[in-house]
Amino acid sequence: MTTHLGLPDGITACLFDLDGVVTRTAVVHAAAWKAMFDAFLRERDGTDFQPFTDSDYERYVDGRPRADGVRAFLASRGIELPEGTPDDPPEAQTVNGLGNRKNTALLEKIRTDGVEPYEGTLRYLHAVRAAGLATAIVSSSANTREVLRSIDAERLFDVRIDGVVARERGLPGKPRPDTYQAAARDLGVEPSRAAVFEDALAGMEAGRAGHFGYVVGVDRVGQADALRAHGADRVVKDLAELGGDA
Ligand SMILES: O=P(O)(O)OC[C@H]1O[C@@H](O)[C@H](O)[C@@H](O)[C@@H]1O
Repeated sequence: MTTHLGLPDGITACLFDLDGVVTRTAVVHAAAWKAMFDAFLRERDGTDFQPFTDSDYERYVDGRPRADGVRAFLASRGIELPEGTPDDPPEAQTVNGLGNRKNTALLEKIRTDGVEPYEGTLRYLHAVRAAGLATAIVSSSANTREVLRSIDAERLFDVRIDGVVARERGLPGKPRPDTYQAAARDLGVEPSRAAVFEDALAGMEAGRAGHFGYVVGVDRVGQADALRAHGADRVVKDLAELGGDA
């Protein structure tokens, strides 16, 4: 039943990451993080500061909950800041303040420029649902609902586990598998019968750690080898490659 979707037999649910898999928002997040961290580092270290790189984004920030990303990157540079609280204002020199500073810039960009979906993913989602498989969106982003609503795609997912739900339920974020496991549980399927679709290395690790039936790495930025090394069973550039056009 699922071979025309490029999935092994026995898969009954598909769990999709959002940014970079469903929508072209991974680049918007990456740019907002870079602008925020570069301004922070310049102010701290002067004009010969060491900028935030693509590799910093992939290793420390991509796919992780907002504050985890701030913490991991600062630790990589040996910088310690007080934690603060999630409602810290964007000016606060705290982990949460820096995260909220980046979020203000991100939302401004999203509201001005809008959000673009990946058409290949939308077609694939429709095919998956037509084949009777269950679907979930599993994102670290607390902006998931707003992003999905802006492309009218909320209804394509039976279950949503995002940054807001994870916080409410006290679930640790990717690379830990808990958010994906919660989505499978809510859908009533064993992880071995669920496929994970992810573009971030942290998400690959979550898929591997959760023993999911199939892990698809979506390579939007030329990191196919790294996706494989972090747990992808198959790497595609776009979900259209998996089929589902029937
Ligand atoms: O800050 P938000 O919208 O809650 O998102 C948290 C993280 O969500 C992930 O989906 C993105 O890959 C990260 O870049 C982002 O930092």
